[in-house]
Amino acid sequence: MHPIPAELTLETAVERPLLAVLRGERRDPPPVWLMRQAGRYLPEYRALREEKGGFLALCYDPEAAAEITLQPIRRFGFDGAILFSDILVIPHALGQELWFEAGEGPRLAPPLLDGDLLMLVAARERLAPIYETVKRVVAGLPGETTMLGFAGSPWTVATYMVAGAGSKDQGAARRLAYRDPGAFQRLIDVIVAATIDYLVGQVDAGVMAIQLFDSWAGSLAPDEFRKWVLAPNRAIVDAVRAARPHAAIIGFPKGIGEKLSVYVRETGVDAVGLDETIDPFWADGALPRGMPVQGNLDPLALVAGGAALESAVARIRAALKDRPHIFNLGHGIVPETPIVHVEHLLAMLRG
Ligand SMILES: Cc1c2[nH]c(c1CCC(=O)O)Cc1[nH]c(c(CCC(=O)O)c1C)Cc1[nH]c(c(CCC(=O)O)c1C)Cc1[nH]c(c(C)c1CCC(=O)O)C2
Repeated sequence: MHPIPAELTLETAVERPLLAVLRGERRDPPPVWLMRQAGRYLPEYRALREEKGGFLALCYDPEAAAEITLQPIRRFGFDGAILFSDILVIPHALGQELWFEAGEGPRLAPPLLDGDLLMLVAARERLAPIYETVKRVVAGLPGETTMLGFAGSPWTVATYMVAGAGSKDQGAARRLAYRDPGAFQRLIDVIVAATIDYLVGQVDAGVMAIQLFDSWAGSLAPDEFRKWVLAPNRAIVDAVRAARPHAAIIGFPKGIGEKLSVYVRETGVDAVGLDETIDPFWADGALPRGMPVQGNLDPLALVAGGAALESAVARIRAALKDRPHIFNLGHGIVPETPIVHVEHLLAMLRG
């Protein structure tokens, strides 16, 4: 674990269970938050999105984004509040245009199919409203709640920048990385630098811990995984930790299976998020003793509810009972999740 200023130590250990777990303490019941906890399963989110004219408009409206970040805290009392924003604000701040097609997902233009960075004109000022959102959330946050910031990991962000959209197999980015590794490395380096700045900015605005989302970390062959997942995440962890040592860093590399061990060792993250395909009993045996682990309820078990939900929760808690554990889903909550199932989950955890 890393040194933290004395004034923060006291505050975090006493008042914020999620931060305490990130520092290596065990808490029972485990602190809990859910990926995508502010979102379409909440009627109050859908109402505000309607009123403000869409998802991206919300991300850049500090008053609305702060309100949306706080909605699930008020409703459920989660231990962590995650900044309402998106990983694709980094490509936007690097000069790509960004919009969301209804029912389809993100679009970025121009696509960087040949890695041509000359097409980009940096637009870092696009990030300013996001720091303002963080400040507003922190001002309105209960004393026991941890403020979480985040960014996408460079590989995952690059897959969208290169293709100009989401894709099934991340083929466009994978092809570019093989065909022109120099150009692809330059793109990754640009994303790494922007992400470090952005995360330091989030910490300075008040976030207490950071999650790095690497949703497509599982799509790479071994050598490519080292170059485009391990090395860039390591660079971000090292630089953010050197600049702002008190902010804990959670890595969330989705879909990498048993490569989690090497991910944890080589990136130096403080804690690791498990996706729902990882057996938590395996993770407990494979990951360093005492390392905080987050996860990993299948979002569809939360949709199902009932006995399926109860046995899945019990299994995860049993597996991780001897190490610092933050309860979460293995991926984002899905829009059709019944709110009563979230309430039931919290009742189960908190007794
Ligand atoms: C790949 C990726 C994106 N965004 C993100 C990832 C990585 C994690 C993952 O794999 O889910 C991460 C993300 N997206 C969002 C957050 C906010 C924090 C949180 O609630 O966890 C975070 C951390 C809000 C969002 N990001 C998005 C929404 C839905 C917007 C809406 O329709 O209201 C939200 C609440 C939209 C989005 N944003 C992105 C896509 C592909 C989509 C469309 C698909 C979808 O709608 O789920 C890019």
